[in-house]
Amino acid sequence: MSRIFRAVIMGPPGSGKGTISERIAHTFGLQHLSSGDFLRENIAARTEAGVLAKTYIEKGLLVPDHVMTRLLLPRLEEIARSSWLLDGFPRTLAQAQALNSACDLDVVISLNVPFETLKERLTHRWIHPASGRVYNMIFNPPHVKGLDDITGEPLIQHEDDKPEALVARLRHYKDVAKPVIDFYKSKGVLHTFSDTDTDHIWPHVSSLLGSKIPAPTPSVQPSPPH
Ligand SMILES: Nc1nc2c(ncn2[C@@H]2O[C@H](COP(=O)(O)OP(=O)(O)O)[C@@H](O)[C@H]2O)c(=O)[nH]1
Ligand SMILES: Nc1ncnc2c1ncn2[C@@H]1O[C@H](COP(=O)(O)OP(=O)(O)O)[C@@H](O)[C@H]1O
Repeated sequence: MSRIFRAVIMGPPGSGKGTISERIAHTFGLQHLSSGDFLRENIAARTEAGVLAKTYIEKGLLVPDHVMTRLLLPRLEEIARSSWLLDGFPRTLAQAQALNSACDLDVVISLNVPFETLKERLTHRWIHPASGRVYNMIFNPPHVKGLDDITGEPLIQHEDDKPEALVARLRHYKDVAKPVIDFYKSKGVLHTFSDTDTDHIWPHVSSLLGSKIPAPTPSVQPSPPH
């Protein structure tokens, strides 16, 4: 049996974590767990954690650490036998320390994208809530304006991508991310990628992971990114 591979992808809101994670999941067959998607599922299902999380997300604030770790760590236990990629967690030093007590990471990918680029991208981001598919009205628009390509259902904009919540979110991210980045740097697992374009970052991420991830078993055929 091949070795389990564990990776985290970090970066400010809009830095392309979701987009790159999807490519990684397709290319390398890792399970992709997005904290934002997981929170939205909990909000939709009106779980106790979901109801609580909603009040913070709407204000552009981070969900408290104890809520996040209590949600995410059991989920990681459930998928402990697969290789995975965590997207959006950990976001604070306390979360990174909690994760560190649960498992060792092979790679941490940090996306470094300029502030103006982030603002521009997020105000054009629309999603299909049922599947979590992400569109950008400029970078990757849907075939039909306002509708999901696969289901034809309407796309929506996240409350937290609207301008009021956005600036607070970006500012907050910077403050809390620095100690997390330093933590992973000191552990020797941090790889930082700086650019304004996901398509420029992706080949470097792909080649890094290609050099570290054991070849997939024949039953898991990688498909090309889209
Ligand atoms: N213009 C442009 N938009 C991008 C690029 N990469 C991703 N996006 C879009 O920017 C938005 C944020 O990307 P996403 O992957 O959701 O970022 P996350 O918040 O870090 O998970 C989405 O609408 C993406 O489709 C890029 O290189 N250029
Ligand atoms: N690890 C986390 N810790 C605290 N809050 C989180 C975490 N992950 C997600 N959130 C909350 O959920 C919101 C949406 O997360 P996400 O979909 O990852 O969007 P983005 O990357 O655009 O911020 C965040 O703005 C934050 O309020």
